[in-house]
Amino acid sequence: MEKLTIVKVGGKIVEESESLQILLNDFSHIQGYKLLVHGGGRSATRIASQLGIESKMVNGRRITDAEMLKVVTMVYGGLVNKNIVAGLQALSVDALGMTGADMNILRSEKRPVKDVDYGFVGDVKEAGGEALSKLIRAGVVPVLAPLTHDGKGNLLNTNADTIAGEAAKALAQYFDVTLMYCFEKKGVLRDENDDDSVIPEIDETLFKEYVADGIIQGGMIPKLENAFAAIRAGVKEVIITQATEISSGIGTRIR
Ligand SMILES: Nc1ncnc2c1ncn2[C@@H]1O[C@H](COP(=O)(O)OP(=O)(O)O)[C@@H](O)[C@H]1O
Ligand SMILES: CC(=O)N[C@@H](CCC(=O)OP(=O)(O)O)C(=O)O
Repeated sequence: MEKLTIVKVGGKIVEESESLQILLNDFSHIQGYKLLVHGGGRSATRIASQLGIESKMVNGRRITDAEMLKVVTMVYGGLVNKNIVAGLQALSVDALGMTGADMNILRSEKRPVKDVDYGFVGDVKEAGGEALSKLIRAGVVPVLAPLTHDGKGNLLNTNADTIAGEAAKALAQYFDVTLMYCFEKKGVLRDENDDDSVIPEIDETLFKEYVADGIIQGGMIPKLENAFAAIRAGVKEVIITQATEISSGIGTRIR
């Protein structure tokens, strides 16, 4: 099978134009088929606050009421997505910005209310691997925003790490997929404040130990859960790395 590289870029990197430009430039140099997934949680928090709307996160997920859904739709589907598309087009990458509603790529269900009411947050139920694979083979580079739809006309907010994991799983039938989660640190660290403490390889047993010890916490937990789910579903390789290292492949590998 042919190789497909999926890069997910989040928070701090997309918020700062300089780091985003470096990432887009490195991404443009990836050979072969590729797809980019972006987050933008920090941009949504900033713009919501400018509009007088407070952000609330629980277990790494945004509580998304009707007003916040409008903000994330504008920020992820508009501002962040289209800036990335324009940046990639300037680098001669034929990018196409999409939400999960476009071509029915990612259909989700509103997360049921249990202990927490997350509001308009969607859990992915179906991913359109075939439609995406056709676009990719036609030479298009999809740029996915962290928005899904429920098939009944409603957009839902979905964590970008999950979008990347679900897209990777759906595309694993069609390509040898490498999934790279890029962020501001060099990988999964033994000590969050020491960039030289990168854990080169991690499996689920080690992951559970590190979570129990408090070494892995916060946003890194859902990121790794998505990474293990992707490997179990046939994704060839998952790497967690610094945004500046996508060409070197240095970082933490998932086993
Ligand atoms: N062991 C760890 N190694 C690296 N980062 C960790 C670790 N444990 C927790 N983190 C935190 O996880 C964050 C990454 O998750 P998140 O903010 O969701 O990513 P993103 O930047 O992709 O949106 C890092 O900024 C860091 O603060
Ligand atoms: C439901 C949920 O939490 N959605 C995320 C989507 C954006 C995201 O994941 O952005 P990063 O990758 O930059 O963190 C949010 O609104 O923050």
